[in-house]
Amino acid sequence: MPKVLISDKMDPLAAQIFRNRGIEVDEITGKTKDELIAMIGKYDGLAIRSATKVTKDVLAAATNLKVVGRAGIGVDNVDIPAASAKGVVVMNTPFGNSITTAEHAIALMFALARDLPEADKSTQAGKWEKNRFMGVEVTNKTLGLIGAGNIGSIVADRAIGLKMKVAAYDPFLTPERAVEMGVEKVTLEELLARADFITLHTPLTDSTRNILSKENLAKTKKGVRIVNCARGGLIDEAALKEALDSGHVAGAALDVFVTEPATESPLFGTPGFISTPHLGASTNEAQVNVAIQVAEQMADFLLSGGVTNALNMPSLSADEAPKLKPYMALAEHLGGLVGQLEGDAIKGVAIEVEGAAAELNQKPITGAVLAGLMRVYSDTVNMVNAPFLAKERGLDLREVRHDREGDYSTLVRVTVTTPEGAKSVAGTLFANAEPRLVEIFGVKVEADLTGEMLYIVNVDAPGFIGRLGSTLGEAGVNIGTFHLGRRSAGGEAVLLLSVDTPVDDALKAKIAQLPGVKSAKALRF
Ligand SMILES: NC(=O)c1ccc[n+]([C@@H]2O[C@H](COP(=O)([O-])OP(=O)(O)OC[C@H]3O[C@@H](n4cnc5c(N)ncnc54)[C@H](O)[C@@H]3O)[C@@H](O)[C@H]2O)c1
Ligand SMILES: O=C(O)CC[C@@H](O)C(=O)O
Repeated sequence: MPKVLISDKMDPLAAQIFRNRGIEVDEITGKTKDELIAMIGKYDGLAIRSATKVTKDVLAAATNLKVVGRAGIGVDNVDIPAASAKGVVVMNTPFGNSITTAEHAIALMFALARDLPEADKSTQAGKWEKNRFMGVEVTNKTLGLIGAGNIGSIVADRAIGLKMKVAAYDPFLTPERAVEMGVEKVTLEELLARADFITLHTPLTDSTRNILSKENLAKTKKGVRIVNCARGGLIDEAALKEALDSGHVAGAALDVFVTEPATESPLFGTPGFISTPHLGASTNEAQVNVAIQVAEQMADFLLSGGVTNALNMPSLSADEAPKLKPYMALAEHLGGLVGQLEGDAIKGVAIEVEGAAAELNQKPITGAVLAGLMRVYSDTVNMVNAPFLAKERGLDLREVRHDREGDYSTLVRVTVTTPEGAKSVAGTLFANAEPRLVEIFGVKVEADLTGEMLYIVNVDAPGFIGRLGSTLGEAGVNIGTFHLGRRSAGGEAVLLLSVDTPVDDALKAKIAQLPGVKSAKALRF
């Protein structure tokens, strides 16, 4: 039974879903890094929010970990390259808290427009300072939206409902989508110059870090009000403090900070400054959504291999997973076969699907071929880390889908490029379920790739099979299955044998010396 650790505070529905689906679950929150390292080894899944930091060290200790599920959007607390290298899938729940966070941005915008926190404080202090607080309307004002993805587009929709004009800066926003959203697509310079309010909705990346830098803050309209409910680090906090002090920026509301928890900041106490402790996603509705989504996604993956919202591998729905499972086994075998036969000589891989295979999601098939191929180099390779390892080795990758049906109703072909030219192996499924090799380097052969095997290329001649059988028999190696193919009578033949015990180097050398043998190789599947 898989075991999951929930290491951050999460709606109880998450634990309930894991249990209902037959997954053992521990809810242990507030642990230090060392405590997490000490306990993580026994878990197959780790469900987190933003407090748990899934670092390289934590991953190194996570010997059984298969999936990290983030109940939320941002995954900057997860070392994704390290997780990928280790073959751990990282998933998030990209839509569960979007409305809630967009609403928080709008709430902060209104709070800034009418100075609500200060007005509240003053009123509750018995001051009744009616003349001190003079706000601004948002109607007809321009909202500059930096980042027009899930949350940005909801903020735009709400702002349009408030009769605001929305100007959006997002290099990935298409003109068509901008029209659909009812926003004006602008450059960052235009946005800075025109916006009365600016809200930020991008992830923190090299291109967005300090997007509101000192220089860019200086380009904003005097009296601008700024809201950041996305990530700390998008705004230069020191520069923002100066701009608030000088009055150039009339107000700023931060839900997120460069350092969190933000228990101290030069911004605290600055007139016009409002803050919340990373509350963007904190509503009952959002927390129920993300808890349900993360638990269902992780359970699907641990129980059936379904992959949803993974950041480091292609999606595979729980419906698709059973259909693709035998193909992935076939693909992994074909990858393993070429990997073991050609190894370092492989410079590129082409993966072709035809017939019924061409109607399926090809990405998992490709991932499985690469996993089989790269396993030659490491036992810990799986579909998550294989594409990264293949890229690291500089392998060229090509995926081809043929609509035609050939000799087989379904076929997967793997062709590797080597200094000796292109070499290809192909396989099909019998009864839609059983993987079979049907071609190896141009020779038709029908074989089940399983367990310990021996691959021999020899000159087709009478008496060879008897001699080979005796050699194996004398060494105490029992033959399980025997598959034969040849280019032509008397020409080159290939033999694929499954054997009950591994063939050691000495025996392999003996076989290689049998008359007519061109090469002999031990394989393992
Ligand atoms: N405060 C919170 O509690 C809270 C809650 C949820 C999400 N978030 C954060 O909000 C942010 C947005 O989330 P989302 O779901 O809308 O993400 P998203 O991926 O749907 O949208 C991000 C948008 O940013 C755009 N973008 C990327 N680089 C850009 C650049 N250099 N300049 C301008 N735009 C750029 C992308 O094209 C994309 O449209 C994320 O950082 C997320 O972690 C915070
Ligand atoms: O879990 C939270 O409270 C914050 C989530 C938010 O930052 C996110 O990126 O989804």
